[in-house]
Amino acid sequence: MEVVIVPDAATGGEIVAEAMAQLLRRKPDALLGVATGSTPLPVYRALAAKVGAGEVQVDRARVCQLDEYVGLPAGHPESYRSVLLREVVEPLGLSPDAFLGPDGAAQDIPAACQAYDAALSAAGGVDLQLLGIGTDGHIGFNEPGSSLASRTRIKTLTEQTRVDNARFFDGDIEQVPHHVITQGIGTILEARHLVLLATGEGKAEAVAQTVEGPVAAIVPASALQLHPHATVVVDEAAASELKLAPYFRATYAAKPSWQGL
Ligand SMILES: N[C@@H]1[C@@H](O)[C@H](O)[C@@H](COP(=O)(O)O)O[C@@H]1O
Repeated sequence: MEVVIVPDAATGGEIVAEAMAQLLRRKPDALLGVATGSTPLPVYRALAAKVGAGEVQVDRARVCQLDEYVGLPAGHPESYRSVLLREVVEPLGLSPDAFLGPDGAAQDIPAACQAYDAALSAAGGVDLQLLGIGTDGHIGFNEPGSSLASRTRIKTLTEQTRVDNARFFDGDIEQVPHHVITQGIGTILEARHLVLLATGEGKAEAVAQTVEGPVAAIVPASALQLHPHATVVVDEAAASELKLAPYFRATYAAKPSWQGL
């Protein structure tokens, strides 16, 4: 696992967007796994700027969803599909056909989950999966206690996650669905490169447990320790509880210039 400590969220966004751009220059039809929440927004802005400046082409790029609320009507502005169409697909000028996601409004949710795992495999697998992290250490919507071998499935949100996400629903927790579909931790670990981005002091404890704690279902993001190519990009505030921070800084400062993330 590589830990990159950056001065601020904008720098983190730039570094991750550049990693995506490098991937797309090498593999123009790469499948990018994108995440929701506030943290990844600087990445999407930086990538759109690179596209606008002609630094990378995305006409063959494909994007896929990490998780989705269950039960929101199709087209609800806070469904993750709507959010990602608005924040990623449209700004990059991609066709909605280049976008893969699970159907959170399906009648048969287990079938929709299975179909999504099958669609990801049929698409050749995820090349780079961007992840945020919940304050309780969740990735996607894999709440604490999730099996580290889990596949895409329905989960029930914790009260804390519903409180955290109420800001997207007029601050009203009653509007936040209880159920979600999320790529399982086993599904996420199949992506070729995992990039977890965390900013702000509120994520410091979860980041420390992810990077320096034991691999345990109680901290779902700690499963990244099992992945051969996982990168954790954190700002100073999110890095503030890392004991190995001096080592991570020295390692990144000495990184050969030819080596991307
Ligand atoms: N399902 C999403 C996660 O994928 C995201 O990482 C988390 C953190 O969001 P934020 O980046 O806004 O803190 O929010 C939600 O729970």
